Amino acid sequence: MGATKKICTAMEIQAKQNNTNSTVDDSIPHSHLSVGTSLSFPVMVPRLIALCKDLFGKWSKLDDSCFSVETVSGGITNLLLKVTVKEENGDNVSVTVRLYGPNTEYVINRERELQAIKYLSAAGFGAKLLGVFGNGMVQSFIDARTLIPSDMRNPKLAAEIAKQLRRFHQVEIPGSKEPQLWVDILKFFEKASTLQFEDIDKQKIYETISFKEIHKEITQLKELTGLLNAPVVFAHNDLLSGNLMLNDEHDKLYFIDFEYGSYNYRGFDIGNHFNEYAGYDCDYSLYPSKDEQYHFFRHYLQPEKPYEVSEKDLEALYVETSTFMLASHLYWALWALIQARMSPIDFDYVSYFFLRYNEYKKQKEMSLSLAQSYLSGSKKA
Ligand SMILES: Nc1ncnc2c1ncn2[C@@H]1O[C@H](COP(=O)(O)OP(=O)(O)OP(=O)(O)O)[C@@H](O)[C@H]1O
Repeated sequence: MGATKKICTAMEIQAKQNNTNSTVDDSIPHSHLSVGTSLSFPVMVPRLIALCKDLFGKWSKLDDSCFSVETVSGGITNLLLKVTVKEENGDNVSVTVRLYGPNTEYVINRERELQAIKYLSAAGFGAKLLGVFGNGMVQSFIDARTLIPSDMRNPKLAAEIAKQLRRFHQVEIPGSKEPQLWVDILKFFEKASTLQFEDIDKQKIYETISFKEIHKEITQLKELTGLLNAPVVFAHNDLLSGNLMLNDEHDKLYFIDFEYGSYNYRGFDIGNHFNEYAGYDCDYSLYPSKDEQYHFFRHYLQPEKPYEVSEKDLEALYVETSTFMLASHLYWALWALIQARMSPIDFDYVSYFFLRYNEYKKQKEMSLSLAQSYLSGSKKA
């Protein structure tokens, strides 16, 4: 990339990965400035430049012409921009500026996210946190391609994702270690079950949803997963292809976007990741086969000796993942209803609710009977 230099280079990241005692950097610059997501791009650009100058003293005296801004992604949650700065010595430095989407606080705990980013980035995960401001954050720009759904089932990549996920799950984040799954699902349920839509057609469709039935499903699944004794880890909770980046040249895989990260059941993180094999068209027939899952589990459980993992451990993780995969459908179904009411983004979230909830109902019998027969078998053993 010519003279372009990333603020946090791959070498720095590698050094951090190798240094298990790496410390958390608490000296992140803060700015009270905010940049509205609804501003037009030409109006937004000078504000982004002013923000970067406010956050980073070394850029404060540069002329505005040294900054160039482009949109990276208008994701379904945030707006992500790339700012490239020509520094005094002629080097180009790129950073990303993430502007939080309006109303995302209903589904995302920003304090929890910032706390996690500090520790995850110290452990070598994701982009480095460089600055925090009124409605977003600045991070290092990752020079890599974003995966597409079909990449995730490539055996070599699946093994690498599994191996990295194990490492991710080992990061320790200070604070409560209580799994958040049911806390979050119940919080989403409270909000999702009391919505009012201005759009009459949306309201009519919304009224066909039985929240009594959904509540019963939550209670039943919560009870069953409680019997599985599933390990609790710091989970990513949203490991879809768009949150995985790969630098092919250096063979380096990045996990990004820790907005939904929390202490949670490891089976949820894995089951949720498998649900994402369905891709943009939500084709759940693409859910990984048992063989593909076992391949993933081997590299997750014992990355150094994947073929020495016992059949018993594989089966246990298979049952755990299949059960929590159901919870992932409930979680994102309820999330979608909240988004349908709160998000300004033009996306058919109500249909997404039905997609996820119907898939939950379709998979329920098989996954629950698998868990029940496993539990009765392990009681006898
Ligand atoms: N630090 C980064 N460097 C380079 N590209 C990035 C970086 N962070 C994110 N991206 C790119 O932007 C895309 C969207 O990022 P991200 O998932 O963080 O946004 P989001 O608004 O949370 O999206 P969604 O809600 O759809 O998950 C990613 O898929 C990736 O292609």
